[in-house]
Amino acid sequence: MSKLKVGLIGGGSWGTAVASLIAKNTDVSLWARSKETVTEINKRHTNKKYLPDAVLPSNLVAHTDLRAVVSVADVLVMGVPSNSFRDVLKQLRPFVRPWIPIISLTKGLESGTDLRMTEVIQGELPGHPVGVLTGPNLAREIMAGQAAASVIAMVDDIIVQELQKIFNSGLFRVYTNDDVIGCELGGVLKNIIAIAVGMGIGLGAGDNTRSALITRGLAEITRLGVAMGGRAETFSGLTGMGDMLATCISAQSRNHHVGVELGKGRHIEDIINDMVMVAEGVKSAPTVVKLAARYGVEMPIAHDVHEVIAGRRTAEQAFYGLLKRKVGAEIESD
Ligand SMILES: NC(=O)C1=CN([C@@H]2O[C@H](COP(=O)(O)OP(=O)(O)OC[C@H]3O[C@@H](n4cnc5c(N)ncnc54)[C@H](O)[C@@H]3O)[C@@H](O)[C@H]2O)C=CC1
Ligand SMILES: O=C(CO)COP(=O)(O)O
Repeated sequence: MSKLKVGLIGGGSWGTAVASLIAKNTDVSLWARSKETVTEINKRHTNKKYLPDAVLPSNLVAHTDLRAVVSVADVLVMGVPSNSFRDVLKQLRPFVRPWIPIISLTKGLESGTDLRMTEVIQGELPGHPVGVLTGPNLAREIMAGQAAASVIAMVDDIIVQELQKIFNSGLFRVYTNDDVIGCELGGVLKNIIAIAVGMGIGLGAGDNTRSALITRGLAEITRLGVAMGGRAETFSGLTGMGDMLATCISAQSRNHHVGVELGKGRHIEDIINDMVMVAEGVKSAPTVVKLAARYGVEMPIAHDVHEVIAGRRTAEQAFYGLLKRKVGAEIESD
């Protein structure tokens, strides 16, 4: 059987890292809008802006021509941030072959519609099988050759097993899961908790505080995730607790970094202006707070992160406000 051809859309840190993983197993072409990035990947096998220390596989080929990548792809993998996701889908739609699976790497929600990225794909390209690759996967560590685990989530159990083979390799263990909603929301919602934990670090909080925030954070993202149709047990797995831990404890996490800087008293615009890469939690915080209200779910940590990002409270006020909240039972009964 001939090898599957994968088209990877997005030449940032995670798109490039995932393309490099796929290149171990099958043919992959990466589309990036920047000519400089494409030339650098093809000529020097690096992408220094996003992965400064990494050497990319020599069989990873990049293009600026979207049609060249999409029109031959048996599988499409979307690695652009949520705020350009639909726009890029619209651009590539005319070239997509019928019924090919489309996998999202993106950990954000669409502002305005509040949709998950797999829902955006289903809207723009109805009929294609959709899924997500998500888990505790900091791009730089994976490119440094560190072991990691991830999850490919799709409803169709035959397609998911075929796709598992294109992502899985020695040090990158890829499990399957059929809870697309739970897995996808875990990746989105943990970003906001990572901002909260970072805020605590920036304010000088200790490890007990960090642990409390992570654990209570998990409780609140699970509440929303279950209300939106995910399974509770998904949130204690790699795509929930696993990704929360990686993102909340790592200085490599961009969301954690935003939180630390907010905790030091800096303004959100200044922090974002100094960053080359995306921190999805900043954009999804208002959407998550809106969803929590719609589903009648209490999310005090997300609420306070949103207040700080919106400039209505300082990180210090929010942090100590959280501690002043009424304490209830740890585990709520229905
Ligand atoms: N970096 C990481 O460790 C991980 C990132 N993710 C998720 O992957 C998604 C992408 O993140 P990163 O690659 O890290 O972001 P990044 O900030 O490193 O790169 C984003 C890339 O998207 C491109 N882009 C932005 N708007 C575009 C547009 N309109 N058209 C074409 N290209 C566009 C940028 O040029 C850049 O190449 C995010 O949702 C993130 O949460 C998920 C797991 C790990
Ligand atoms: O999702 C990630 C790790 O799993 C990356 O997190 P950041 O976007 O915060 O860097």
